Amino acid sequence: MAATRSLSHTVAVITINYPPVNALSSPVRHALIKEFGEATKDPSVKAIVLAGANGKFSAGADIREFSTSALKTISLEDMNETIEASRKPVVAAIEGVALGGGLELALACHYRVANVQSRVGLPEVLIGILPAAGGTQRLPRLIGVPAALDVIIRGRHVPATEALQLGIIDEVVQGNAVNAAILLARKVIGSNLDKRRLSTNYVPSNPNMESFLDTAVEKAKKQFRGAQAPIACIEAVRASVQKPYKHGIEKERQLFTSLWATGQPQAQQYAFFSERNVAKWTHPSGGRWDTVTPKPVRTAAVIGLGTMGRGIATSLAKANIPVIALEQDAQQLEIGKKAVNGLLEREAEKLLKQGLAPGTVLAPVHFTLHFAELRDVDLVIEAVYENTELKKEIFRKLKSVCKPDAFLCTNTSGLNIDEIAAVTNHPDLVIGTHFFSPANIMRLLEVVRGQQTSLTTIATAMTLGKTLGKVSVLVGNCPLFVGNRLLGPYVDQANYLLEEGCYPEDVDKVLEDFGITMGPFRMMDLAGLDVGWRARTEKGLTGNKVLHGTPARQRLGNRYSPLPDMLCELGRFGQKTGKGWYLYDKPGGRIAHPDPWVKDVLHKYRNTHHIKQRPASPEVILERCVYALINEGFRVLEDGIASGPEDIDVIYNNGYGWPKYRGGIMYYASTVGLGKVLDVLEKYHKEHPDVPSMKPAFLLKKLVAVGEPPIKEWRTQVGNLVHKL
Ligand SMILES: CCCCCCCC(=O)CC(=O)SCCNC(=O)CCNC(=O)[C@H](O)C(C)(C)COP(=O)(O)OP(=O)(O)OC[C@H]1O[C@@H](n2cnc3c(N)ncnc32)[C@H](O)[C@@H]1OP(=O)(O)O
Ligand SMILES: NC(=O)C1=CN([C@@H]2O[C@H](COP(=O)(O)OP(=O)(O)OC[C@H]3O[C@@H](n4cnc5c(N)ncnc54)[C@H](O)[C@@H]3O)[C@@H](O)[C@H]2O)C=CC1
Repeated sequence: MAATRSLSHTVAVITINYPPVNALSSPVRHALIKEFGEATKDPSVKAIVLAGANGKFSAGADIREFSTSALKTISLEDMNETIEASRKPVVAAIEGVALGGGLELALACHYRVANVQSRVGLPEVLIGILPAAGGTQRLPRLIGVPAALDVIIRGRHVPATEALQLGIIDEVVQGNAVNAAILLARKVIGSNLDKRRLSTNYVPSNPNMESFLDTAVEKAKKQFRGAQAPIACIEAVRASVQKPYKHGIEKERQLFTSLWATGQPQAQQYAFFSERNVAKWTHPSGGRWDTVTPKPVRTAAVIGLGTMGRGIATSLAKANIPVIALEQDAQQLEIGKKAVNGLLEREAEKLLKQGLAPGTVLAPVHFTLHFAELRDVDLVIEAVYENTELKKEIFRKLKSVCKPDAFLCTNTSGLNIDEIAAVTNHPDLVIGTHFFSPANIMRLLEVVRGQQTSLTTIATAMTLGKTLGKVSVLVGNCPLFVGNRLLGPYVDQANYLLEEGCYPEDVDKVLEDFGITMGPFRMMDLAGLDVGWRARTEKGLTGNKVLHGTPARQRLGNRYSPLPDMLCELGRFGQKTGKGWYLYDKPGGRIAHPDPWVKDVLHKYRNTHHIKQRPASPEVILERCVYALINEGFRVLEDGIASGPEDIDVIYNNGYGWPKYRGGIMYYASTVGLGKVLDVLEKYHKEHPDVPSMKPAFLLKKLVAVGEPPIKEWRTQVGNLVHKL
């Protein structure tokens, strides 16, 4: 049964039972209405408690139903109205989560009791829709417009203690919320429920309300560039002000329908399920997430407490895993220690605000200079400078001090995992764990399997990622792995566009208007231009190793842009030096100003190389940069480095600021049409045969040839096609 009913003296307890998250699917709605109807009719029942089985109230509407006709059966809001109208008091007993439709259901109840560990929220905006079961109408009636907007637009999960302060929850308990709800239900039997029926209240206005909402719209347009759902949320809340509930509900429904027509909800829901799918990893050998048992990670070590190591150590401590943090000398250790302790203090403050004791949640970090102290840890994450020789030296030391079954991870952003693993006795226990900066905040983790990495090691690293609250994607070992590898052809196109007549701000604007958080030039300035320059110097693409007589704009017969090297030779490394593709107020400054110097250099460069200035249209800028990404994405699939388009999309959405409302780069390709992507790439490649990255990928051509199947079928198609390669 999707919902069950039991009796506790005069209180009926109706429990939603629909694993894994008690989503309010059609069977649940039917069962709830049935049980609720019987409880209201039963004269021995004086009050009702609504609860969720297995410690979860409900994660909301069943998202998988949105594109089916099941949604059209009993609507969530109709169900909520029936519950709210009950003459017997109804108390929601919230444990775990009450999200989206789950919270909307709880708001239709007359009282809400929550366990201290639970979270409530209206996260619909994160899947491209708005809370359309009365959430945009009941919440402002309960806590006022500003607080309701803050919860709805950010889609955040509000901890129970904060929800109590906001007035969303009536009572927070340390123990069992169902028992507490039964107690409260008994107390309120026979009380007047008029004021507890939120839909009958009015949202008061004030003279500033309209301008407050207008400002919220303007802010949301800037903050969520291109995303429609946040704007729709504000408009729905606007419809709650000084208007009868029915008016607001009508508007809520209309806005839902218009949003659905934009295609953004479908893209965001694809992104949502892709994040869950990537956890279900498979290995070319046939190993799978559900057949391999991970080993527990009870203690861990982090080597190197620079930009990445300090975030990784904090992440581990936050997940209650005790950490030993090692640095190369006393000075670096002190700097690292200060940084980690600072980050942990901030975490402790957050926990205290949530009414939780930091000591019970945050594990200790022990700082050391001695490798010998790593002898008992279950897992080590190395995060020293990006240098293969240095990393090998560290792994040799680990081989001699760590216990033989310790997992050894490297945070390299693109070096060869196999080469590092080869210096150990157990290459099967070596794996790449590529965190993103700042590692305690960014959700993405690329888990990089080497040739010899064992399935247990993969399972352990993937599970560790989940424990750390990351979305982990298993990828193969190739230079730069997936995310950074895709950046190459994208950045090349951006550079070529400058050679041909664009300026950094033109290119960035087009990509930022498209929704990418940061255009390629602002991104490079932030990351530091010297990083790529050093890598190109090592590869002999620039600097002394370049053979005499090599044309400035060619390497190994292919097109090459020396523009970024020219900037680096002048010490323009980006934000850190106050100058790069843009000008900043000071070294470390963040506000990018277009730089007349760069314009001048570009003019001279074009003259020197006799390049005819042809500024590209926004459409061409977008196509060249984004299709370069897509094409490389197909190559990554072809090479078996990522196992499906979802994997690439999850990486780009979570690590590279791709707008989630466009689903991901591969999803975007499917919406543009693979045929169109192929045509554009073919045309470009014909004009520029010296840019091999734009030569259409074999898989792209094959998918077009087999009739452009929908993206959910690509994984199988890719498998079949790769076998035939
Ligand atoms: C006129 C039009 C009327 C339209 C009415 C619209 C009314 C609305 O207002 C619409 C809504 O409620 S939309 C849903 C809002 N709720 C959410 O966005 C919560 C989504 N879930 C989560 O955040 C996490 O799963 C959660 C925090 C809950 C749990 O996280 P975990 O990390 O523990 O577990 P996951 O791996 O994320 O999830 C476990 C399995 O559950 C599936 N799932 C989660 N939420 C779902 C949901 N709401 N619907 C359907 N399936 C859902 C999830 O996919 C996963 O299953 P598998 O993929 O099979 O592993
Ligand atoms: N900075 C970033 O955004 C990202 C960096 N990475 C990778 O993470 C690794 C670390 O990068 P960052 O943290 O940026 O470097 P960083 O330069 O900020 O920090 C490196 C730290 O390693 C320490 N170290 C060097 N040799 C050591 C040794 N022998 N023993 C112990 N500690 C030693 C240094 O003292 C320094 O504190 C690199 O492999 C990098 O490619 C990966 C993802 C993103």
